[in-house]
Amino acid sequence: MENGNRELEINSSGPIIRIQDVTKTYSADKSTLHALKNVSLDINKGDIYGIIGMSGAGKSTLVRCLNFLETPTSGTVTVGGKDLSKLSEKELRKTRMNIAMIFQHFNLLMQRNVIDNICFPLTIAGMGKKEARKRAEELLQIVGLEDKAKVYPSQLSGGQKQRVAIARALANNPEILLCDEATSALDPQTTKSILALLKDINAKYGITIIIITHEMSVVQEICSHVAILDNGSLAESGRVIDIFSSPKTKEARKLVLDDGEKIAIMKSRHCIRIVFTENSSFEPVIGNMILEYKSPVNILYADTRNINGTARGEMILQLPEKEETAQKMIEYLKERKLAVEEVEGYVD
Ligand SMILES: Nc1ncnc2c1ncn2[C@@H]1O[C@H](COP(=O)(O)OP(=O)(O)OP(=O)(O)O)[C@@H](O)[C@H]1O
Repeated sequence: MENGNRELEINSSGPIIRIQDVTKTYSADKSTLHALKNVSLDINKGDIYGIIGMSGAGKSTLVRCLNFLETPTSGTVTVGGKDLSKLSEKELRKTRMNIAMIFQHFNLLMQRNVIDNICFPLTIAGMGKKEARKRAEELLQIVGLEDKAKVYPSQLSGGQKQRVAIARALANNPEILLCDEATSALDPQTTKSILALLKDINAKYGITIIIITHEMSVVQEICSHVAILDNGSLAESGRVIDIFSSPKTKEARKLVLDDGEKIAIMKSRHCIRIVFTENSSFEPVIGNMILEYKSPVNILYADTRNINGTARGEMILQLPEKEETAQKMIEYLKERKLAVEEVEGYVD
């Protein structure tokens, strides 16, 4: 993909986005609502960064603060080394062109066909009609919709509409793509194909992608990093693999273990969750442990999850009632470099 947006290119050796101590409050009647409370986050170039949290956690507010559609009440947002609060309107517009967005409901122009939807941001940016059309055709190829140029959005499926929205978002060669619940209106199969397309775009063009979602499965499928927002505060952030293997906060545990069945069975005593971070199998370790301590364990849950393309095993065990044996077993598993986490506390 040719870079037609070179003068907007972000040059910085630090993180592409730095959010420092950002607070956003809204005043309504006599009360003040804290939508974001002292949130700090670094996003590096090329990351696929998930921002996850329950409804009302502050995800959309954070995203709007990222491109200054909302001005933070306090704190700073730096994009490519530039403090957004210090930019003139013109400079801010330029920076915003480098941060494209896609949405849950696609936001396509319904009276224009697919190719005209994609040409729209190009002609707005001053590109000639012929050149814009050529570029739009190139973008349609990238998203796999070469044959839909003349079709109107109403004739497309949800997944196809999101592909058009992605093509339009990429038109001016942004370095950052914000996806606000971009797969929330799609079925699981279509979600997978859109996430695969985003991953491909990230790998091929080095575009930094920020994904706002309430679904851990989306984060697991595609993100390299994740930030967990809870009630306006940052509960935890880091590599997806680390947070999945060893969630430290109650909010992270809730998202990682978010499964009614699992939560119900975890009400039993002496339950542990173990995660295999190597390409090995559970069975020999568990079998040998049972032989060593001559005491059976219950396997309450076992699964393999795909974390960002790598298979990770997860198992929930109920250990023997006898405290001493249970503790010895936990030590045994830890010595074998398994991530072990007691899950009893979580349901209390
Ligand atoms: N313009 C506004 N005026 C007043 N309150 C607002 C405004 N925008 C957001 N809020 C409040 O800020 C809090 C965070 O909202 P936000 O939309 O950022 O959450 P969210 O995590 O994106 O939720 P959802 O997943 O439901 O979209 C909510 O309590 C919301 O009601």
